[in-house]
Amino acid sequence: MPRDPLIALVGKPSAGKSTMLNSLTDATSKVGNFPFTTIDPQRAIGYLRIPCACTRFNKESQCTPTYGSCTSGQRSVPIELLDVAGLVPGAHLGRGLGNKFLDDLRHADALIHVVDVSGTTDAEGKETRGYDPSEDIVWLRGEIVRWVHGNLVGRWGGVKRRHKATKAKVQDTLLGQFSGYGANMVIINRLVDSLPFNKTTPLDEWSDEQVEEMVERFVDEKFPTVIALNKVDHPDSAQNIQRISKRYPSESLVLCSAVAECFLRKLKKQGFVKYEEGTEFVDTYEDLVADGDASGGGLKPMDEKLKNRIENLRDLVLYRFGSTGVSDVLTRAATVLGLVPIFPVRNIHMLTAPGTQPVFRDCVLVPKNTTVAGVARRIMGDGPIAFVEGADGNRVSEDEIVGVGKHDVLSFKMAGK
Ligand SMILES: Nc1nc2c(ncn2[C@@H]2O[C@H](COP(=O)(O)OP(=O)(O)OP(=O)(O)O)[C@@H](O)[C@H]2O)c(=O)[nH]1
Repeated sequence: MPRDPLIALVGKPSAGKSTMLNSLTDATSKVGNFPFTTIDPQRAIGYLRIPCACTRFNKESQCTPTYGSCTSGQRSVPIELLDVAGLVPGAHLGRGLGNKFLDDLRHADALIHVVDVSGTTDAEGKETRGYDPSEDIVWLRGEIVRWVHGNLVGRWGGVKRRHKATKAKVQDTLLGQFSGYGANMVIINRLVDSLPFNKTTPLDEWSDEQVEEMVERFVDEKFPTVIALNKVDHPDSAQNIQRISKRYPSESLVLCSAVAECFLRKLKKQGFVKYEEGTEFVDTYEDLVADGDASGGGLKPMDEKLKNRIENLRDLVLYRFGSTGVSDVLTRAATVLGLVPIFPVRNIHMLTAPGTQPVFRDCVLVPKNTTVAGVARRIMGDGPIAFVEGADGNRVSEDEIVGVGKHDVLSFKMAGK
């Protein structure tokens, strides 16, 4: 049965992975400023913000998610996150428990590389000034490539002989080698299609360089990566952001301040601010009183120190970047994965009937190019389906590909029920 998507947070020690995880979830992963605070990989549930199907049916007031939440058509859908402890250069050789950390990555579908863009920690996570964080982007990908390559080269002689003797297809041979990383035929087909030498050179004659190139392309296919430039609140960050933006495509970069998001969430919980996650809007008691609400919206007044911290945070992060960027990190990861939210419903006709019954209890995230049959398997396993209805009440073919706004509200009728 297809499993739920898993997004891993990777990066060197002290880049801010645990802080990011805390700000994406309500988990209390231990946060520290010394290397290897995170010893065991930690799974947690984050919340991906998506536009909910309820707005299309004017059902915002009846939308009742079993998991996550929906506010005015903005739905937070649970998604599994994995905090992979600090990777350091040489990890593929076992440095800093590197092999163990890399092994944790096997099941990740996408990576969020948390980069300390302030340049105040070196490649090992030790405090410094003026470090060039773009180096981290290069070496971390290199570690993953060398880890996969190292696992493959020792076996490559045998793989080639078997491939030739059994007249196997390239796709089947590569799937055999990469299924341990959770690769499926879709990924392998994309990989093989992207290899410029595949059409001209049989696999058993690939040169060492070609095998290396194949591994690089596999890593890019299997681990699409979002680069989260963290600590944008730090004064040294601006010059580094500029430098990195020139070298990397803007789609892969997200600017963020995990510490700012954690701080705002804490103040919100303590009743000091009204804060809408993913936005620049933070209201304090004083703001609301100044706006004419004598009760200050029921918020607690702040002392001078706290007021100054909020002002700084507005100047350095919220007004400059539009938000803390943390929820954009997850949205971008879902985009590189091409995740499609699907809303399975029991009774399609309830959506059009007037009433007060709860709707859209469930939402599942499936990869792009999933068929209606694939969604059914994901939700109900291999049981036989009698037919599937779409939002308009008409039957939908099991071969149809689902997409946002297209066959994303479905009702499955099982055979014999
Ligand atoms: N200025 C600033 N500091 C941050 C930010 N995010 C994290 N930090 C600080 O960076 C330090 C390291 O943060 P962690 O979240 O523990 O880092 P980590 O990557 O999980 O580290 P390991 O567990 O060693 O792998 C802590 O002192 C955090 O407070 C940020 O957005 N801005």
